[in-house]
Amino acid sequence: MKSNRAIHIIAIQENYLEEITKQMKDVLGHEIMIRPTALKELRANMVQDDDIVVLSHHMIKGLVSQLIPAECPCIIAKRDVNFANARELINLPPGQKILVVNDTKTNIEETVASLRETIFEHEYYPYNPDESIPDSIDYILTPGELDFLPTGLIDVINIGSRLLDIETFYEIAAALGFKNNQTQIVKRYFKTLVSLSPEFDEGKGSIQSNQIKDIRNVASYSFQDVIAVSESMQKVVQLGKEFAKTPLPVHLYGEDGTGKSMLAQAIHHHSNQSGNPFISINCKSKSTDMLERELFGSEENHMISIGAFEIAENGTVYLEDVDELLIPLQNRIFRAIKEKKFQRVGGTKTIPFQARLISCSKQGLIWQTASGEFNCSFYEALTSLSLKVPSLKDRREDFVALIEDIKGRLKKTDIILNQDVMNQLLNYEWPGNVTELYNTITYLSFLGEQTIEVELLPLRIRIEESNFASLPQPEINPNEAIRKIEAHGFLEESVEILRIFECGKRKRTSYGRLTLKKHLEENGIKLTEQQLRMRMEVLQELDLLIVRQGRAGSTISQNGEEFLRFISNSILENSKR
Ligand SMILES: Nc1ncnc2c1ncn2[C@@H]1O[C@H](COP(=O)(O)OP(=O)(O)OP(=O)(O)O)[C@@H](O)[C@H]1O
Repeated sequence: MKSNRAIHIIAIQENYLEEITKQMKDVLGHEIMIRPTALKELRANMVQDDDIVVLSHHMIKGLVSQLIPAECPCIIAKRDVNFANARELINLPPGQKILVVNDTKTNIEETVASLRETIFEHEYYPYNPDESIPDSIDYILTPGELDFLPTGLIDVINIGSRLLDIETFYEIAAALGFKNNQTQIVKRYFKTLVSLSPEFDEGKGSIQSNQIKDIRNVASYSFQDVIAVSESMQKVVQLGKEFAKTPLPVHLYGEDGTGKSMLAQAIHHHSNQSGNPFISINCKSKSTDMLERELFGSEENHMISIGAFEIAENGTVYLEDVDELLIPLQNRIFRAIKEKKFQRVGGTKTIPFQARLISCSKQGLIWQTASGEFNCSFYEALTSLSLKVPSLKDRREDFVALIEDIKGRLKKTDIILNQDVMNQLLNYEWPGNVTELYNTITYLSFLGEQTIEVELLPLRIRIEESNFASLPQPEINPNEAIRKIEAHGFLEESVEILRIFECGKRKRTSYGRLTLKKHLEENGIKLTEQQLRMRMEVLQELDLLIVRQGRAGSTISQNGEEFLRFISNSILENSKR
């Protein structure tokens, strides 16, 4: 018999709410009332003390905590691939190279991790719309996110939306005190996997043919895509168009995320060779041997591998972070440019060098040339046409148009950033330039709120450097610490870790990793052992945490306490303005 208790499912996106409610009703609906509520509809007193709350994402825990009784068990829903849909994938011969496409970076990573764990016979590659697609991909796979697919010749396997995973149901069963009917829950769970599988055409399975052109080796951006409201960016676009008309090498330099790769593609697109391939090769963190093979190809043990210069033919080879190339490879590329020919590694056949080179670096190459790290003649050859791409903080006129462009790309044009938010964004320094802006808008759109208020902005943006001078300064430079933690992408989690340790210190307790993990999970932050260790190592390096092995447990340092105080004060200051 049903009791009056209820499971409240709270989610931001209504279509997701609908999907998980259906699954929850199929598994538990005859045991207990299931009440779906969109976050924006949630009011105080809707949830009773002995109800259970299931949240679609840990990020909304802070937003709902005022509206639900503190005693209520709060479970964070986790999603997994619906393996009942994966027949086509399982039936493929082992060793297929599969590009995984989903709506957000985190969802792509989660999907890849789950596939690698379960259907381990294939190789999976996470899709990044800003990077060229690895060679020899056999299929593209997506869990129902067809809007995000790149176009290409490759077949698409659609395995339908991801559903709640079995662990979420175990957690709910435990919270409800169901001890004896777990097998029944498992059986019903598997039934839902099948009943919630989309129907595909008979015989055709879930593999669908993708559209027209080969996505590998194609420049995706043209000058039309480049936002340039500021005078400095307009100049860059104007020069870029001029350069595109010549066959000469172009060197682009500017900070990370300023749009160098986008401009390289636009130049190729605008050139007479736009019908030929555009191939991007990153020169960073690769051995000379490996890069040489990537660029020139190889002929070894009767195996021929074609390199970028050969595949590009009359097209463009874009050398990213060219300043990382060591002298022997610089010399070899320079010789190929000069002689207009080269040979594959281990090969004897002479191959014509026809490709146009576009290269990029962060600071231009003149310093490396002066210090002897860069071959002067190669430098001259690469930089005959050279273009500085300005940092975002130096062209704030582009801001509004860039934000609109990003919202459009994310299909989130209805999100409103209020004036205070815009002011905060405009005042921020943007060390990661447009990439950082892109990531920030993606994060904000993911919150599911239509109007973004200042409190929702990531901490690093809310804490303004101009406030720093007026606040008591901790021994460590907080700005520096924030940047360093943020560079790893886990500032909010680190602050939460420090807060837990600070709480522990007040109770004169130190915590080991397991207890910390438990407390974090209670706050909706689920981390693997490895992730937790990494965050603690970074906090230790910055002297914010004293990490001890074994039973002694770890504690927050005095610097850590000051750092937390500083963050709270900064947020307070900002909220007063
Ligand atoms: N002017 C612009 N208009 C529209 N989008 C832009 C512009 N500049 C950069 N972007 C977008 O910002 C992101 C980063 O750009 P891109 O990868 O070209 O930068 P980058 O300088 O090559 O970065 P990195 O050196 O880190 O590889 C991309 O998503 C790109 O589309």
